[in-house]
Amino acid sequence: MSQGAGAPTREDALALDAVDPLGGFRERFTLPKDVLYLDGNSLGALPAHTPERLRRMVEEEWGNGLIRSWNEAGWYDLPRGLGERLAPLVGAASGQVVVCDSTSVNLFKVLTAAMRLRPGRSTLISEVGSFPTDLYMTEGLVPARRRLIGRDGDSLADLLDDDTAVVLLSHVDYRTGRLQDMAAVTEQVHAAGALMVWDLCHSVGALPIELDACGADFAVGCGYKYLNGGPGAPAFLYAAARHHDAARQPLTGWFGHAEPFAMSPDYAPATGIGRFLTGTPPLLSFAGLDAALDVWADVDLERIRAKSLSLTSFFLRLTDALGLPTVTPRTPAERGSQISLRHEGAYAVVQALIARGVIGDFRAPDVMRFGFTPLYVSHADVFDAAEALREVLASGEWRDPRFAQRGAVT
Ligand SMILES: Cc1ncc(COP(=O)(O)O)c(C=O)c1O
Ligand SMILES: Nc1c(O)cccc1C(=O)C[C@H](N)C(=O)O
Repeated sequence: MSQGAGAPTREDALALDAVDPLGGFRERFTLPKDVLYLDGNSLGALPAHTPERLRRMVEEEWGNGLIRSWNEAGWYDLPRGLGERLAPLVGAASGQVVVCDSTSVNLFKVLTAAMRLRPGRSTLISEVGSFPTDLYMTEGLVPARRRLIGRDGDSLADLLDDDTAVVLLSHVDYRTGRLQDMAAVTEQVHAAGALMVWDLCHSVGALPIELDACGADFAVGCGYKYLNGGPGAPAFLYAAARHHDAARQPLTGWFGHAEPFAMSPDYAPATGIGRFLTGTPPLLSFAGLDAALDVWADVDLERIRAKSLSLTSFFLRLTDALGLPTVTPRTPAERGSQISLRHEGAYAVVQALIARGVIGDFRAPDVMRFGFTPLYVSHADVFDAAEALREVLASGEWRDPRFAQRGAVT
């Protein structure tokens, strides 16, 4: 034991892993032997059977099937079909989720649709600490009518009024890892007569989500983090069924048309969730998400949450001895599946860890972020990562000038 008196030992970690009901999922992923991967909240790991699914789409469906595969291999149905497979992960009944485009593009579609559903109101509320694309998209959409929690007021309650049309919040904050109470916030927003849009990028696949039960109006999320759909995997979009008939999204491409192959000069939206589609899906990346969802079909989300909290609590117990300020809420019910710690040399410390094969990430200005993906991270990994962090700090190796060099992607 090296983390300090009272801190858990590696034997404690192994004992927890020995009774981990999700332990068997690790072998369904291909991970490099010399890496401890704590960045699945930015890019998920490769499911072992994904290469074969990609090969099949490329060689058989595309190579042999050619244009016939739109029908014969089910390509045309993939946006709705993958939406149906993803729906249980976000607590959505059938017909309310589609897979398409990127999170940024889907945000634009659902935010515009939601604003149009509240014609007498003009304000959109979001949060100043949101992931930048959420800030940039809302700025682009309502430059003069946006209010930000943390800049224009201290809390949601301070900003909500009878001009609020829409509220956009992240379910789990990308930098701090704070988890919002989805049911309570959605109720608060509805009580003010506004609509609620959730960004689920950092919660989908990390914990159970109940969009229907919470009465959410719209949601978006990405496929490449905890879902493990692969780099640039398509995103998803949720629209509650009660809004489908009236919802008008702005990117009215032919894939959202009621009859795309009628080739009509006039746009008529498809019934149901299909009206949120825009153009031809990038099918090769759909194959990656399709394969990843095979794994999720076998997962109990309550177990994911229990293991996630066990991993993050274990990491906190180990890193408490380092005396670094913890950005992530210490109350388990208030955090997602990451722990963020603050350090003046956060960037260099993360680089020094990466040089040792412990991959976490840095978020400006001074946050080290460690993501714990219950499907393939063990308590022993957590122990080893915390030990590496302790050594990097104690030895001062992070001060080596080669760790100060910033890359384009951090
Ligand atoms: C909260 C949040 N929203 C959106 C995105 C990304 O959007 P896009 O996939 O369009 O780049 C991310 C991560 O990149 C994110 O963390
Ligand atoms: N989407 C990313 C990318 O294209 C390059 C590097 C990182 C990302 C990310 O997803 C960042 C991530 N959303 C975050 O929470 O920081």
